[in-house]
Amino acid sequence: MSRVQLPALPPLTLTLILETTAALVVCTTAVLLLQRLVFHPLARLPGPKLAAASWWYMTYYEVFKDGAFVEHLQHLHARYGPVVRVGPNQLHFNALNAYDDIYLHGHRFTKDPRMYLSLNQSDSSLCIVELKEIKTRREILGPLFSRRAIIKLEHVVLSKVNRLIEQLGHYAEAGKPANIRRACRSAALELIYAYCFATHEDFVTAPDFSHKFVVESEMTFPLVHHFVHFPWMLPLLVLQTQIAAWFKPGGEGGVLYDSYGGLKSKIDELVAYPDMVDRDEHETVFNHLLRPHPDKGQLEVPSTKVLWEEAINLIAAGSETVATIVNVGMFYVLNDPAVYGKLTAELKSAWPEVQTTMHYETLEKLPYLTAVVKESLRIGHGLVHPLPRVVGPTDAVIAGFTVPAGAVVAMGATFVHFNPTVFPQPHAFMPERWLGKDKGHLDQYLVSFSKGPRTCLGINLAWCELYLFFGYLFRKLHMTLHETTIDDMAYRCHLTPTFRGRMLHCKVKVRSD
Ligand code: HEM
Repeated sequence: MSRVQLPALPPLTLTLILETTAALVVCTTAVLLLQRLVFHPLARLPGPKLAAASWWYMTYYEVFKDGAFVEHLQHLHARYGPVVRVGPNQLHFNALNAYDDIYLHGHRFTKDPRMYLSLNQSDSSLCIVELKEIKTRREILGPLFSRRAIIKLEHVVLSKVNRLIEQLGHYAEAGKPANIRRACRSAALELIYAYCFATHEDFVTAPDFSHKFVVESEMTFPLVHHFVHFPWMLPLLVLQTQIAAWFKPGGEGGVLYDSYGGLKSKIDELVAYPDMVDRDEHETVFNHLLRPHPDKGQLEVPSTKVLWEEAINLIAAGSETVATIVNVGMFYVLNDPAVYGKLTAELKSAWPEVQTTMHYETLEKLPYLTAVVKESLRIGHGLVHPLPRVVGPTDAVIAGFTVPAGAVVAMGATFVHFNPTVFPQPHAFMPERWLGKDKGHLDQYLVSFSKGPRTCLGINLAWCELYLFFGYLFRKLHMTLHETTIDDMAYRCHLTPTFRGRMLHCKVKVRSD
């Protein structure tokens, strides 16, 4: 039998390796492009071909154009209509009924792992993707954030608001303008720490309300897009801060680790001595979490990792959002003498003796204050980035379009809040739009807390904080804007709005009557 002579293989040279690699890359890219542009279930939906072809389209606007994607979405909707394919597997909607279809009726949709798992907190209630897991967590934490529980713990909120007012009183005495944004964020942080651990943190007494933790943690919010598009970045940053803190505890760049590291020690201590929680001054998040809840599906005490991630999440979610809404609302009220006059007149008439204690349940019945809080939530949004959900387990109809299971869908709150049909002159701060018996239907379009099964867990606490912040600050203090203008209210759309201008500063006087 004659042997078949195989042709000799060419020698393995660098040129050959490069050529083969290039050919493989070109072929794979061609197949991928063909799949995304022609055979993908979203291929028939409108949108720029570049966005359909590659995630880099979104990365360009979100990372390299400093959060310009939300702005760009407006142009895309103007050109392509109510639904736009904004990524290889992602759609964005701009239709009022789409919001409810995604967040309210799509109660079996999950959060998009591409975004939420990149935040390095996969075990926190914000980032849990699995429906069963989040149901358990929300059933355990829910009772602590119920309206009843918040009213029972109103004194904790009040004590933090009063501490803030006392501090602002020192600025009044010194005739020095106060950084109101940082002041409110410091107070909101103290409050959420108290809620989680019953601890007394001291942020509001820092000079210029600029405690290192407040300043440094502010810097992480604008980085969210970087973390989503480059998932290796956050673990690297954590490592860097750990190393910085290791070499120089409390030094530059080490503070996040120091503060969050302090939280970790607190959690380690609670896990080691669970009876400690019974000695807390009031019920806390960790009273609830640190016990097994077999009836709710939590058979054991959660791991330290779960507890730590939940604590970091609650502290971040519960401070930045509240501070943003108070900051935006206070600016617009102070910038409009008519609004300021109506609000302070209503507060004075309902609360004639300024030294007495005013309760949340009374404040929330005041119509003009309520209109100011709602308008602040509308114009400040809270979270400005569209919150992505994965359609499933079956195909769904969103705003009349059939969307296949597995596709990622979203609609940003800005597209509801700035809809001119629902809110005429959407960019103007007009509390009056919420007043009147026929305005109740507008509440369904206030989506700052999102809707449905993943609506904000802290919504009742947030409402209570907002009423007490606005009510107490405007009743107890006379404030005027200091070198802050409407231009300073411009923001970039990261997950939360990032204000690049000067922070809200006010001159303050204490009211005696
Ligand atoms: C004005 C203040 C607030 C606004 C505008 C706000 C807004 C939101 C929004 C839009 C979401 C949905 C996020 C998503 O779908 O990914 C959310 C979730 C969440 N919020 Fe808030 N929030 C506020 C205050 C608070 C407070 C005070 C807390 C208390 C700790 C809190 C805790 C949470 C948690 C734990 C989640 C995750 C819930 C889940 O995914 O199931 N928030 N918030």
